[in-house]
Amino acid sequence: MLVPERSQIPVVVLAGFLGSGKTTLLNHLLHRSGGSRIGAIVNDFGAIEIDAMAVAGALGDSTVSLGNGCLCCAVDVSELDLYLERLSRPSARIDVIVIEASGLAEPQELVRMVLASENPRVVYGGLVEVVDAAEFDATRKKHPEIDRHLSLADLVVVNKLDRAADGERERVLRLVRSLSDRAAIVPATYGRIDPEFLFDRRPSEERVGQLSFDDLHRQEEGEPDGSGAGQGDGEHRHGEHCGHLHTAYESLAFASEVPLGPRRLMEFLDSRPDGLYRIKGYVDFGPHDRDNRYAVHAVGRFLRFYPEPWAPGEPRRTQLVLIGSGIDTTALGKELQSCEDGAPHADEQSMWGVLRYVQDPDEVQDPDEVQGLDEVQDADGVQDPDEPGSDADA
Ligand SMILES: Nc1nc2c(ncn2[C@@H]2O[C@H](COP(=O)(O)OP(=O)(O)OP(=O)(O)O)[C@@H](O)[C@H]2O)c(=O)[nH]1
Repeated sequence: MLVPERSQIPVVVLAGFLGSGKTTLLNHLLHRSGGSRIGAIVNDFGAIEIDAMAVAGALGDSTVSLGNGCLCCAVDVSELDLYLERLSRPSARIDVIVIEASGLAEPQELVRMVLASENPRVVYGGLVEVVDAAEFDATRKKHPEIDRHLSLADLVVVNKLDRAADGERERVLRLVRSLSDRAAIVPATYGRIDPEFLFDRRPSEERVGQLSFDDLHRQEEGEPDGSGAGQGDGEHRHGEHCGHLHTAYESLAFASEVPLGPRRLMEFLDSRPDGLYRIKGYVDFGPHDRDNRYAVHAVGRFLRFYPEPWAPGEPRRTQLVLIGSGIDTTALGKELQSCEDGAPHADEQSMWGVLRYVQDPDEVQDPDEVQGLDEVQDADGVQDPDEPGSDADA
């Protein structure tokens, strides 16, 4: 039933909680895709399309952005169809389409949307769920529905293993395995998985069957399905967002043509409220560094800056998206505005606070140390017979 025809393009849904590493993984795939051409549909939760900007450079015309709101509810389905249509045209020569969901999207809704597509050139290619190993316990505590997302996945990438202590890694991997039904579990850092997981080796028919057409229709009609989907946190009724992660979150978009003062921004970041879980975007520090914009990422208490040269002719400006729960977005907006600093000169020490959070090159492993297929076990611990033996926890 869901076996793709030769000519059909698989559409893979890439989901995972805020900041787990979806964009990082997508960028990795784009750089390691070999001859395959990937089309990407990026869904940002915030009003500024930060994720789309983060992948656009690599993709050119084969990336499209579904902005402002969770794809699972807020975006018009016909818009998704339009993009699928565009990317699946033979002239685009796309081999696989990846939909990067917002970090607050409901995976089952996205899968439902792809399955509902009447475009004969595309076929649902599986659900990849990215997990932040370092934040896994805290995220589950806040959002028990994460367990349900894992149970729907075909492939779970347990990412950020570099941030988890040795014993912790194994514990988290075991826990994810126990929650993931029959999905393959891939340990990873910086999303470096073997692209073959998504391209040639599409999830098997049985795995897709975990969330079959029938299951999805039953859920839509509100019938109990026994799969756990749509249960536990209150049943989802179409048109309402009961139990959806994004109902508990608010976002704020901040843009400014005036550079931000590094000291003031650091004060803002150091005193950010716990509810402000995610910050992402680009900062212009004006005279403090005229050559680079600073990509910024906060995930929980984790904070990193990544200086990257301004593109020629690129307008100098700051664009940030803040996402959190129980946050006062108006007050945060004002605080950010008070970080603006139009002074023409910089003093030497002002960037020190920021530079403490610039990624240490040693932190990033050798890109060739990609998690390979031979290092993967299925959730039941049984290795694929045609894969050489290797410990998944390694
Ligand atoms: N230490 C470490 N950091 C990582 C790893 N993977 C991603 N990151 C960092 O985590 C931050 C968030 O990564 P993204 O790829 O933007 O996460 P995302 O899931 O796309 O975020 P949202 O779209 O907001 O949900 C960035 O600073 C990444 O560089 C990893 O394996 N280890």
